Amino acid sequence: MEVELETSWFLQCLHAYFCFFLIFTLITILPLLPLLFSLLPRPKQWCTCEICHTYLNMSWSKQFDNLCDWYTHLLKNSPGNTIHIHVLGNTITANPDNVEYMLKTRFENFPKGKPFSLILGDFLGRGIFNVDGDSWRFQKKMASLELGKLSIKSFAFEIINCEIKDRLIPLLSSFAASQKEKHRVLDLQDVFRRFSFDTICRFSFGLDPKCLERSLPMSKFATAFDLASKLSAERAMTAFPLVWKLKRALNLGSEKQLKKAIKIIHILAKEVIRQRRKMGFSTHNDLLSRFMCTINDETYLKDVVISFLLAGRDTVASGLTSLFWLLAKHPNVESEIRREADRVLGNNQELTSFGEMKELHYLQAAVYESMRLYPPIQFDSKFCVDDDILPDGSLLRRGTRVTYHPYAMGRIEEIWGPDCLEFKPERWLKDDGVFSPENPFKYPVFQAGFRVCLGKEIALLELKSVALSLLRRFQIQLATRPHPTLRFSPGLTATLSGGLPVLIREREVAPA
Ligand code: HEM
Repeated sequence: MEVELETSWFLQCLHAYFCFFLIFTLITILPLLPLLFSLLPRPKQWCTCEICHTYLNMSWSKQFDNLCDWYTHLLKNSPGNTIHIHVLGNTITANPDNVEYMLKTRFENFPKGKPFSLILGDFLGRGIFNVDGDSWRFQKKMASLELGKLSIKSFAFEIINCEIKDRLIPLLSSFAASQKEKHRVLDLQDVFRRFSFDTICRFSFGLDPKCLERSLPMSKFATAFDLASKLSAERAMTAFPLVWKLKRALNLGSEKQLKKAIKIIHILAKEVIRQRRKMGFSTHNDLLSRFMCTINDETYLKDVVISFLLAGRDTVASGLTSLFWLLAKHPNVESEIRREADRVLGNNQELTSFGEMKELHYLQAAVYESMRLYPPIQFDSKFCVDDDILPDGSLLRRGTRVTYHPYAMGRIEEIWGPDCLEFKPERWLKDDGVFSPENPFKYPVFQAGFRVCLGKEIALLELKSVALSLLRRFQIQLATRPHPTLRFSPGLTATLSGGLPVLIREREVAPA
């Protein structure tokens, strides 16, 4: 009893003390509020022009589904297809001459730069995506040496095939076999994200997270990865960078979440390396084992692991998701892909060789065309080191962020002609039906110039193999009435908000 009384007396004192403290703090702080407001971080350049005003109060969202659609509208209607968002200190361009100038002609004047590496530094460390200069040159040399080898391409082909045959097709078949209609609805985006996560982990580290196994939940690693990617992208979009820096210093809100997600990723990435070391790496084919023969620094290896996951996971899933959305809306293209496959591969449903895939020109054209309209990386930014002038006459002050915008570029008539908004794989084919690539600065979906994507061939192989295997076996229909355009959620890679719900049926006349 005595103890209870003492405790309640103590709690009352504590309560009184806190009330006093709160009132005292409020009384002291109130007169200082105007001063505190004046110290709040402001955008780099305080600007009231119509574009900046529309950006800051987000009124663009009344007319456009996505920020990238608003930018496209502005870029289409501006001279030289270049705009300036002053409050972000960002010049955005959809002009191929400007893109070539940034990515090739004056490459040294347009690195990723310190502001970018600060934004993504916690997540990506010193990985290839986040560095310039010697560190980038070293990683690029190593990665391109390995990724250029025929042996690694065959290894990738083997993994992709295996994942399709042993997991993807059985999963879709089991959905198709469900009797009730509602059981046949599947979120294809989620399936592709699991597929590409398994594939890139097996390819890069020789380890299998089995995300596509129906009974298993998405791995902790993948979930933390999604969150870190989303929150890091939000850092890049803010007009008030000081806010996230303060939140990070005080470990508050989204920055606290980001820190937690990154911690999980780092622990798991180090575990991947530890396991690889334990299993022995000198005789293995995966990318990490190849890197481990040359690099001994644990943190560096961890950054390599994370960068390759980012490179190969969401991009491929995003490319597949928009391809299947477009195909569902264009049955004529789908039929043409099947006809070509029957002609080139006959009745054989198995993907037999890397070489055979190269003969499927229409399929390649469909994949390119879908990423022209829906590039997995919708925009990409660099920083201008010294004052410069872009070929269209835009003046750049040192320190300006310069962004090229593949999403907008795919919608510009001057680049692709009056039918630019149509999904037409034929635009990529010569008269004899052979695929003909375009100038990469008109189509910087894989970037272009010195920092062009190193996994391009592997990514195309993955996209084509999945498309071919699924289209020949299944009929895939959108489960909801298609909205005329896609809606994206914020992130480093284009992701559909709401996923891609589809209905799956086995095709009636499956080839023997
Ligand atoms: C459809 C799929 C893909 C697309 C659209 C794509 C696109 C891109 C883009 C736009 C960049 C430049 C990014 C930047 O400036 O930081 C890039 C860089 C890179 N990509 Fe990909 N990528 C894809 C798949 C892959 C895959 C599967 C791999 C690995 C197996 C990969 C490896 C890389 C690497 C290592 C770089 C860094 C190149 C450098 O900085 O020198 N990518 N990719």
